[in-house]
Amino acid sequence: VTMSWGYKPNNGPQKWVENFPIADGVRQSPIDIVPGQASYDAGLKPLTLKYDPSTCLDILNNGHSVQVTFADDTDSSSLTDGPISGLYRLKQFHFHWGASDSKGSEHTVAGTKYPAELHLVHWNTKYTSFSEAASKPDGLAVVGVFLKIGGENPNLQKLLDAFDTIKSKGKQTSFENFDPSTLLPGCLDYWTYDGSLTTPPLYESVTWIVCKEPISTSSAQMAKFRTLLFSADGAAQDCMVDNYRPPQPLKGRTVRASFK
Ligand SMILES: NS(=O)(=O)c1c(F)c(F)c(S(=O)(=O)CCO)c(N[C@H](c2ccccc2)[C@@H](O)c2ccccc2)c1F
Ligand SMILES: [Zn+2]
Repeated sequence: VTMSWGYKPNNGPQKWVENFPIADGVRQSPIDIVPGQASYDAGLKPLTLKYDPSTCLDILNNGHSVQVTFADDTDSSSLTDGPISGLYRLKQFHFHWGASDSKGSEHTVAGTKYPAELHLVHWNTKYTSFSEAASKPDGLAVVGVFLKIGGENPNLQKLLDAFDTIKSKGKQTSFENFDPSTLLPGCLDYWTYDGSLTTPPLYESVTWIVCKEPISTSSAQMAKFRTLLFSADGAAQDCMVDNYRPPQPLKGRTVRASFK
């Protein structure tokens, strides 16, 4: 039986190239961001993120991460400005995290790993749909936010409270009126570079926008992420942890900073 991709030694990031050769491409993600090597670009605009909580639809354990999906049939939840031109619509957000607080983020900052990373996935409305945009070089824009261990995050807690009903792969439940801007840091300074999806199909279609400032989470809240399962109901319980791809070669790319 063919294994689908995952994060284990036999189907994880080191093996993805076998079915997805783009894994060795020229603009793969994530990367290690080295602040001292990023170039400040005064032409970069501040991010404009306008999210409408009424577009929030549901929360799903998709067997790789926990994702919250949004209605994207209008411009109600959008990303404009920043490094991009035009308007990108929010489609979903999800997380990556580790088996312990010492790892879990996909991007690293001068080698530092955070315990988790939030990704808000947006698609370019110059294309007719998410799936058309997903494989275009300017098709997607993902805003990344690091989570660091600090005080308990009450906004994150709203998500965690839904986890018991979506413990195993394929479980989904309605999740309404959640405002993703409550998960953004106060300061929206960012690094940006041209990259890819960090999971198969690994399309090189993402403008990455990684916030410099992390948001807080508590160790107890991180433990809640680790109660989710990669496995479906009835299968051997396989904890959903370490669902992150390690940093990939920069291959000559420039990382720009929106701040000095
Ligand atoms: N880090 S990342 O932002 O690159 C990333 C992930 F790391 C990631 F785990 C996911 S996922 O949906 O949770 C499982 C993989 O499909 C997606 N989900 C993608 C997606 C699906 C539906 C709507 C928006 C985003 C991904 O599944 C995808 C993208 C493009 C074409 C097919 C699938 C994703 F975009
Ligand atoms: Zn992601």
